[in-house]
Amino acid sequence: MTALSEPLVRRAPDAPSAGLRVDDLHVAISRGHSIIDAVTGVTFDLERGETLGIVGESGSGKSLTLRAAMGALPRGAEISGGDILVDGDVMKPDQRRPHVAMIFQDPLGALNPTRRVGRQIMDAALSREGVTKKQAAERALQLLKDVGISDAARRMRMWPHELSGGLRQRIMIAMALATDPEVLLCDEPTTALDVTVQDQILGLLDQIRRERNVALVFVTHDLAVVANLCQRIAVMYAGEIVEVGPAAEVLTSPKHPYTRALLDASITAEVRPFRPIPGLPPDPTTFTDTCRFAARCGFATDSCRTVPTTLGVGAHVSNCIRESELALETEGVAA
Ligand SMILES: Nc1ncnc2c1ncn2[C@@H]1O[C@H](COP(=O)(O)OP(=O)(O)OP(=O)(O)O)[C@@H](O)[C@H]1O
Repeated sequence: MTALSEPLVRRAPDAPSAGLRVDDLHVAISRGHSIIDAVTGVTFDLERGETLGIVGESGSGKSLTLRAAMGALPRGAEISGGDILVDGDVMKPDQRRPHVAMIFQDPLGALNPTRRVGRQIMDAALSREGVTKKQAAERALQLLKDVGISDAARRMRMWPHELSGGLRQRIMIAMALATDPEVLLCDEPTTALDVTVQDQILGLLDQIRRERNVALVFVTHDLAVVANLCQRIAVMYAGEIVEVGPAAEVLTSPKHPYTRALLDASITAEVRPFRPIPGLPPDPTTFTDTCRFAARCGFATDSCRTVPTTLGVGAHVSNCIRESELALETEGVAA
């Protein structure tokens, strides 16, 4: 793997390090005539050089969280509470985030079909202040090489539909890099790709994190991906974070029954037998301030249906009110 080229615009050495903080985020969606909170009270922050994985079943609010952080919520969704802070500054909901870029699951939908891919990377480079057209063109060519695209000069002139899914995702990564981001938000960027290409893209993202000291947020429902890529994991269920902690700890000593269930339901689980999670996640219209997983949880007691939950503060925490009893049960099983 060759090293990435230098960024076009270097930040001043004394510039404050970019950081992203999502603070008590609520995202509301409109359904017919009603407005419902689909994301409730999500909080996390990120350090440079770190990868945070956000995992959870479909519909748990991962994409809305990430899009809210980017200022790119879809039509029908809006921030209804909480703050997004970049470099300590509170962002307006649709304000362009400095030093933050995002890549999506569907690069074809995210690319402009009427513009050659080289032009689109140039446009991204030109969005940086003080960059000339000539510099942007050279940068686009270099970035195509950086992201592992051979025959870069020819591919610069191609249209998005002429490229494979893997190449399109590399183009998206090149566009993100053209803005010299310090935080890169990745919304299931490899889900649509075959396994070999997926590994290559994950390797490239990890290289970007290491060599550029970029903070990565990686949204996925694939636990194998987070196990290999992330230092920290936040587990989302029904619009909220139910557990967050160092990846190795969350994966080996989960504190929330939902995380356990996700692990058991993972086809990559080596030790545990594969056990799909029974039932379905609740719809946002039925969200409560008590445990939202209780209806599907084998450990739930009456208290779980009456006592409100809160996510603790600390390196590895969950919002399960039976966390300590669960730990004792686990030790009992292990003994
Ligand atoms: N534009 C929208 N309009 C209305 N409802 C939406 C919109 N986007 C998402 N939702 C709803 O908000 C909830 C959270 O969706 P979100 O896409 O964030 O989940 P997710 O965890 O990213 O799921 P997936 O893994 O399938 O992408 C779901 O109930 C979904 O149906």
